[in-house]
Amino acid sequence: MKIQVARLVKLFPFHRAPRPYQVSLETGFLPTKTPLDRLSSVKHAPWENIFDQLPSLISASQVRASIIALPVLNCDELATVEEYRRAYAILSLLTNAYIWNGPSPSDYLPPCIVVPLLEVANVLHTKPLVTYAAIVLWNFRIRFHTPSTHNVEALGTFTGSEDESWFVAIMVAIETQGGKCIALLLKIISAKELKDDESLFDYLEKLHQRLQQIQKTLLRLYERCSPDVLYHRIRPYHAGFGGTSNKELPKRVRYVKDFSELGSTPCRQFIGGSGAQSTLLQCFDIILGVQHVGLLSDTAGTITRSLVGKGLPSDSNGDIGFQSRMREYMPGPHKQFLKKLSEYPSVRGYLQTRPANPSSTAAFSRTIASVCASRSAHIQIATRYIIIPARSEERAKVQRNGISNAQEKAGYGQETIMGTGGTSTLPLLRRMRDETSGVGTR
Ligand code: HEM
Ligand SMILES: N[C@@H](CC(=O)c1ccccc1NC=O)C(=O)O
Repeated sequence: MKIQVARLVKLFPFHRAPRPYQVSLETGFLPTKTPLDRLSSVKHAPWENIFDQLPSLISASQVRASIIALPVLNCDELATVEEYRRAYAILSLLTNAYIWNGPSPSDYLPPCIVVPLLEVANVLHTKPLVTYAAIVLWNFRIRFHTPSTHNVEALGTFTGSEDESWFVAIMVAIETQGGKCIALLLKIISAKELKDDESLFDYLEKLHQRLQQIQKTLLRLYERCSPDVLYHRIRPYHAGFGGTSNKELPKRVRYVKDFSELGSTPCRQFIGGSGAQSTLLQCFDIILGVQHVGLLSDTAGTITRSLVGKGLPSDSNGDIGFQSRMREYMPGPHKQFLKKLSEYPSVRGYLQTRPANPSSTAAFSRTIASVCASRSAHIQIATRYIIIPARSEERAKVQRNGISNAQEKAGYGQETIMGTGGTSTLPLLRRMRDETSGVGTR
């Protein structure tokens, strides 16, 4: 028996985006219409103009001087969710550019950014700086009609490089392929509810094939995105602020709404943009029943652990886990979608209630193996794009400056290389991979 779409829609009434989860059975977490490439109101033209010039302003170290000259504009003329998303993509990239473009990072943001940014982030229920949604979900265009990887390009970038556009195109391609899995995930839920094991195995097999495709797409990043460009020119602008992602960060940033209140403006801390903020990839863990022990590191590289329960935002100690923390940076409706998904028993949980059966074990194990293989591919990527360039940067510094006794004593070269999401990178990624490989049905 095949599950009908009408039944899925009853379970999750979201086939017509945007209500209520802004998830589509065709495009997944990507919007159903390609993102707006311009705000139509004349009033917001100054934002668009600066955004157009962002790469050249960055190269000339002119970002702050140009932004500070902007008028303080509100969002009154933004009428649709698409316009809010466009405004968010612009203002969040300008935010990270303002903070990081200069001889030293800025510890405040001016009112012309803060006033509208807080408003759009609030409407979209996300954070007021660069997130995965700003860089990927709401920041691409399709050049020609056929939506293949080579046809997708970024709308806004920090560098204007083909490497950065390709970085975005690869993630859009993954979201597109993954988007086609959403119906499959819902069919899996439905098959479990109907105790229709035959269909369940069939859907698991299809999911396995799609995950293999996603893994291949991930590795295509190498084709047009150079590790040097990503590490040295793009990545610094993905960083957050607040002490977890990089030692050179300002510890906090003041979001100044009015310069006359500068002294009393509270300081804010956020992690940077990360693929870990993709809703899609958390869906697979939830549906299958893969659980992670979150690992977050502080600047000193100390690893703190926190348990992430079955989609719960925090463990019994109120300690927030890695995936829960990343959810805070997703668009509000997508967060709600994950919450809803985790209300259903996972495939693993379901199979545990069924009589042991070699075909169910095989179907489940194959799917788990493909999630695990994607995580291994991602570890290769993180090694090539972060770990190797970071180590050669360290070596070059030592060659230039020598190494002092104090540095040697402090274990120079042994530091944890931090991810923009504030993690210890390789330990976290390996652990999440190993936690996946260990999942069985019994
Ligand atoms: C050059 C490309 C990439 C690099 C250097 C990279 C690096 C990282 C790092 C360092 C983390 C740890 C969390 C953090 O501190 O941010 C992470 C996590 C993660 N990244 Fe990436 N990433 C890249 C591309 C991607 C892509 C294309 C995707 C898929 C859309 C992705 C999905 C994830 C996910 C889901 C996590 C959470 C860990 C997990 O579920 O296993 N990343 N990434
Ligand atoms: N965590 C990565 C950055 C990263 O993965 C990322 C940053 C912004 C937008 C998307 C990202 N990742 C891939 O999906 C890093 O530490 O460089």
